[in-house]
Amino acid sequence: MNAQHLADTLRGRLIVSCQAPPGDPMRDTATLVRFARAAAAGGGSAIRANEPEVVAAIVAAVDLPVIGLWKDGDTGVYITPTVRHSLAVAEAGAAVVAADATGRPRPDGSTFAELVNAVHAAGALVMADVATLAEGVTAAAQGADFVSTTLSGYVPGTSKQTGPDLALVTSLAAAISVPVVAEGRISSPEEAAEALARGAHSVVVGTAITAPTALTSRFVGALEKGPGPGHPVTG
Ligand SMILES: CC(=O)N[C@H](C=O)[C@@H](O)[C@H](O)[C@H](O)COP(=O)(O)O
Repeated sequence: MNAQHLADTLRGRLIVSCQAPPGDPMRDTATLVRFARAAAAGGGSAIRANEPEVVAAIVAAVDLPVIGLWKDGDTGVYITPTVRHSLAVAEAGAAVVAADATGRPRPDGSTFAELVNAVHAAGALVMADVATLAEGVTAAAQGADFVSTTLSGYVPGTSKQTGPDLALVTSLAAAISVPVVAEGRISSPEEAAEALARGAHSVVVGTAITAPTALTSRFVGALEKGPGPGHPVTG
């Protein structure tokens, strides 16, 4: 699928990230395929998924484009860190390969521009996962087909807000002509709609849809804290 065709397919729509962290009971290929099938049944426009094996299984089972990545570790550049990782994700059938585009040194010494060229030569598109406006501008100039706010708040030196970085969505949308994807800590349908209103082309939601362990912890934490001052217990 070419970049314009895919952009048309994703415009104004939801992308569901179907991932589970290491050690999580949901980290199982068949389970993640079920999440992806549920996302398709609910009207999602695309799936974001981690690791070649999971990408291939979702591509085979679900009739939606897959944005694939391959996480390796959890520090430094860990989202599709090398050209080798990116080509394995493309080979697994991802329409788009998502990769870190923060400009930090990559473990194989490659540049983001080299990764873009390799993925394009393999017939897939590239989503640049960035943390700042400057990184998004550079990634677009280097040929990224989509720029996503994925890494805002997750790079040392940037502060993590509790909610999504809608200010970054707004500034990227004003600065670049490639589609901007709002991603990271979007926890309600209202926030997703607000991201579109701020100029996002599409919205990725993961945890709020496909992470029962994290969602359970959130409820448990709230119960342990007890009712806030705005919610008096009556009766
Ligand atoms: C920072 C990082 O590694 N983000 C990852 C990228 O693929 C995923 O762990 C997130 O779940 C995804 O970005 C969606 O975000 P949220 O789960 O907040 O809706």
